[in-house]
Amino acid sequence: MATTFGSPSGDSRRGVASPRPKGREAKNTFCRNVTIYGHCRYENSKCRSLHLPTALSSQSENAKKRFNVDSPAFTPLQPAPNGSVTPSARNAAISPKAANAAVFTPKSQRSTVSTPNLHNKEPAAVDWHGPEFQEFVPESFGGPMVDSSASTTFSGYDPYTTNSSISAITGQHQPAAINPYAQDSSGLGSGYYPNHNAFQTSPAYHLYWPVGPQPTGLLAYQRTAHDFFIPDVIREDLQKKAEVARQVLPNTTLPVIEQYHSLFCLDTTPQKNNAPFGYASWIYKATSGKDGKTYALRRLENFRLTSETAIRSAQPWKRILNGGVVTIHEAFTTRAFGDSSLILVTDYHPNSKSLADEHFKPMQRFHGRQAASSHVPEQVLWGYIVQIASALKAIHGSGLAARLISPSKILLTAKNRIRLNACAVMDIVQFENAKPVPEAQADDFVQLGRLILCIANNSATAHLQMQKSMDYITRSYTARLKECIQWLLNPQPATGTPSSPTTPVAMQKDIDTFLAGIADQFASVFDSELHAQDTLTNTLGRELESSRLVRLLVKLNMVNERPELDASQQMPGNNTTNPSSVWAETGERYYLKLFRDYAFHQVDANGHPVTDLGHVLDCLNKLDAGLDEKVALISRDEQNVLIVSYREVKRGLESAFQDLIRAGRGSGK
Ligand SMILES: Nc1ncnc2c1ncn2[C@@H]1O[C@H](COP(=O)(O)OP(=O)(O)OP(=O)(O)O)[C@@H](O)[C@H]1O
Repeated sequence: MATTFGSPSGDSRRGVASPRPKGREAKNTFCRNVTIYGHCRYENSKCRSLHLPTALSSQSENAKKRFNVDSPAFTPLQPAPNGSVTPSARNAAISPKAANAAVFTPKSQRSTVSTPNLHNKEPAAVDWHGPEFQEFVPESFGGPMVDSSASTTFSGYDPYTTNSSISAITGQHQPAAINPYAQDSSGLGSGYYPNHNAFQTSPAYHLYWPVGPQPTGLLAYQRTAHDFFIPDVIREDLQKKAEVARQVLPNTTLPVIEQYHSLFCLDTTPQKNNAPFGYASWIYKATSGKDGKTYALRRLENFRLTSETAIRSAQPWKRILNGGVVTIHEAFTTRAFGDSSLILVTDYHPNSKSLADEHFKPMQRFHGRQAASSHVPEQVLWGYIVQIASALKAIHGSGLAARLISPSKILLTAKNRIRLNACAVMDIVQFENAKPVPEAQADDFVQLGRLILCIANNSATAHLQMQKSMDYITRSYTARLKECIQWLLNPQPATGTPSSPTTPVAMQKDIDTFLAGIADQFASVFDSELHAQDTLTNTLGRELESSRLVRLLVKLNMVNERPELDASQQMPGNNTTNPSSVWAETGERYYLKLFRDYAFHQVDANGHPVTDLGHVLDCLNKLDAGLDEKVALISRDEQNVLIVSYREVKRGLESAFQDLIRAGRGSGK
């Protein structure tokens, strides 16, 4: 019986883990040299599952034996002429099932392959990987030593479909399915990656898109792969925003303006249009050299500043910090474009579009979205009214007026989330002949009424046919909405009492009266916002789990395979007399490497990579929790099995990481 780590010292072979389902290590153990690693080293108890006495009584003895260069060399079994192998006495001592080992037939035509890639084959308790037999293909997986359920679980995986993820996590058998992530262009997966060899310039938004219906009737502890990630819609939206925000134009001729560089034009059409400011206007995304943030720069071409005080009228707008207003940062003039331009710097909201684009250009939908039906739900309209009312409260409350509430100057920055986008511009360009503030504020209500009327009618010119448009409102929406629109469109302050208790008609036509009139709508919009916030908080919680696993991954990858820390380097603060034994291939941290293989580098019975997300998450979560559950780690040459608990791996990982930090400090980094 061999209890030592049988691999010769200095062996540079890569470790490979056998991805056997838990609980079946003992039954399927096929390697001669077994170290009951966790038990021997830390608990000094016996491994019940293998029925092997743990011969190593002390830690030092254990270490000595495991790394003993004099460990007995392997003697490959000699196949009988009929292809069967006769287990040696030593093998028999390890497992009585060895004699019944499944028969393996060498693939003679591939005998030049040096390392067989058969980690995931259901192992037989025979030593079948001697030098004479470079690679074997089992004739059958249904032999006496093979757990047939295991072979079905690990072959033909579709690791990213929900079913297989569940099977990996729960250990339940699931039928084989298509693996859309397989890199094999000849397989069915090629349909998902038609150009998988080509360089991919944009993220694959569909990476975790659910395939098929979601399974029902899951038990409380069962999870699908999608339970571990943020919803696809949010992920796709955020990825698009990040992608758009990073966009730059190579060889751009656009100038650098003050601290703003990397200008990128956001206008959807190159046509010059003097409406609504009286100047052709352009909008650019730009990066500030001062704070590295991205801003939107609105430029009014050929603007001539007649008075210094005109541009100062943008100052009070900087203090309007409202969720319904695109925040203004600064205003200045520049000649960088070759003319005299007015520049207004505002917040940049990536991947947003105007309400005009959303409601009046139905063919220009964002990629992947269904064409919206022409009828705009009343709840959406109330959402717009409430958000703009809230913005007007902040604006009017500061003694200002929005002055421009039009579909092309309202940004849709998320689903049903809008912001007034051209504030302060009119204050500057109409400085000399601007309407008095009260009049401009009253006009804000009229513009809001017109906006809602046009959107409800799905027409940018609906206000030009008032009667027809109001008739449509009467037919398609509630009387409440109609009354609200009428109140807004009425230019004169109404007199008398409200026509109904809910009608926002009052003596004075100001923002407070309006807010009071639509208070119930505020309550319902506020409630749906709270629900949305709760959902986002839950999503954030899920991402928290992801970041936990990322940190674990970072540690694992930092300590694994550090040849520069091998042999020669004595790490500061490390008492180890022989540092090479710690970091070397056969060192104490060898099992960390094998664990990495076990978690990430699984292969199936045919040596094909198994990309089972459920298994990876399972391993990482158990490692993070430091479970006592045992895992059989098998070297890539399949000559060594280490049975360790997740707790041992976690402890080893932590201590290796601390050593690494000490080594880093020692080198003055
Ligand atoms: N602050 C901003 N952040 C991000 N994108 C913006 C911002 N402002 C505008 N955009 C984008 O630029 C586009 C053009 O905006 P702009 O205000 O010039 O409207 P427009 O549709 O071109 O109207 P007009 O016909 O008046 O020129 C918007 O549709 C939007 O996609």
